Amino acid sequence: MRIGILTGGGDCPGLNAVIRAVVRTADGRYRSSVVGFRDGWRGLLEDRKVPLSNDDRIDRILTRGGTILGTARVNPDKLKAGLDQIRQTLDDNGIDALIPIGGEGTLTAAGWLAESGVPVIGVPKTIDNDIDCTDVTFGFDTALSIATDAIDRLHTTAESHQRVMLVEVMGRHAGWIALHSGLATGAHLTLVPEVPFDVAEVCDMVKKRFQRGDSHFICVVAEGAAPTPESMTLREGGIDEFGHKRFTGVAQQLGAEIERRIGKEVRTTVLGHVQRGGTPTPYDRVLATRFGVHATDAVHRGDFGQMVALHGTSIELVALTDATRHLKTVPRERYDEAAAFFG
Ligand SMILES: Nc1ncnc2c1ncn2[C@@H]1O[C@H](COP(=O)(O)OP(=O)(O)OP(=O)(O)O)[C@@H](O)[C@H]1O
Ligand SMILES: O=P(O)(O)OC[C@H]1O[C@](O)(CO)[C@@H](O)[C@@H]1O
Ligand SMILES: [Mg+2]
Repeated sequence: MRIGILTGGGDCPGLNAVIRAVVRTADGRYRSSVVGFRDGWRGLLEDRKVPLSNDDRIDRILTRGGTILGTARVNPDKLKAGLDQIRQTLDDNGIDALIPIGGEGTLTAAGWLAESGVPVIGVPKTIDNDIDCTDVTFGFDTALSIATDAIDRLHTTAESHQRVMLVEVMGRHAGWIALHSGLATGAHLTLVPEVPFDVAEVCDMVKKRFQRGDSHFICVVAEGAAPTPESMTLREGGIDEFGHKRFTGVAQQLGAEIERRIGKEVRTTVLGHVQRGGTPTPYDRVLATRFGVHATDAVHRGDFGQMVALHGTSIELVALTDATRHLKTVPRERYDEAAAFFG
């Protein structure tokens, strides 16, 4: 068998571990070969690929962040218009099955290829942890560790200066990184995209904390968090060429508003892409490796149109259509758990 593999959407620690696991399992268990398409769906549209051999080089990518295949975003309409080209590339390269590794966009495209008859098994990735039907995605644990370390450090400097510190973490539609890093570091407030915040309430919380004699205030803000429309207006950033909302820096704008309203000194840190770079944690290496092994097994069983997923401690398959119907956002009760520690 000849398997095609690609990585789509934002990169994520653990992508290389999946690629390695697919190559090793395909060769070692089934004597199958693997071809990597470069830069996500673009590689399939432009027939740019690289053969991946089960050798020492592939073995060493286990611990490396990023993706050796490169990744890219392609406007979904252009992708849809390129379906015939994608089929042609798969035919020209004798590809029997495709393993796309990506987030909700890549997996939606994978589901849509599967419906049109292309044999596909998806692998979910994202630091945001917002893919439904899997307990967790690899990349999340690494991003959470990086955010936790950064916020721990902000606590000590905030305390020394009696400051309000806002720290913006990634989380476009889902506040998992914010929720967990806030809980792990004992943040005094966490703002997530799922629950609009009221600026007056935030200011009140900050004021009360300092009135009580506490030394500092740490607030974790997901990049996709937004105020209630009546409490504050965020700058508009529009939509980029791939259909994604452009963020304008919610933490920085909230910080300015807190300073203006209550005169407290505020500092803002935006962690940005640091959260996505570098070596995956052991947890993410293991999960990514298991996903790669199970995706390769599924391909050889002919279980197509599905995605590997973690359920408890087992790796199982779920239909791509089910996994991409909704994003896995933070449920209100999970946010309320964290709220017990606010203020
Ligand atoms: N609704 C869709 N239908 C078909 N293809 C899509 C759709 N949404 C996204 N895609 C394709 O999948 C690619 C990757 O999607 P996207 O940029 O959202 O990254 P992702 O895989 O969701 O990862 P991330 O977590 O970084 O968002 C897009 O550039 C586009 O080519
Ligand atoms: O790398 P880019 O295109 O700036 O994408 C950033 C987005 O990708 C993610 O890291 C993963 O979806 C989001 O948290 C973030 O908004
Ligand atoms: Mg996406």
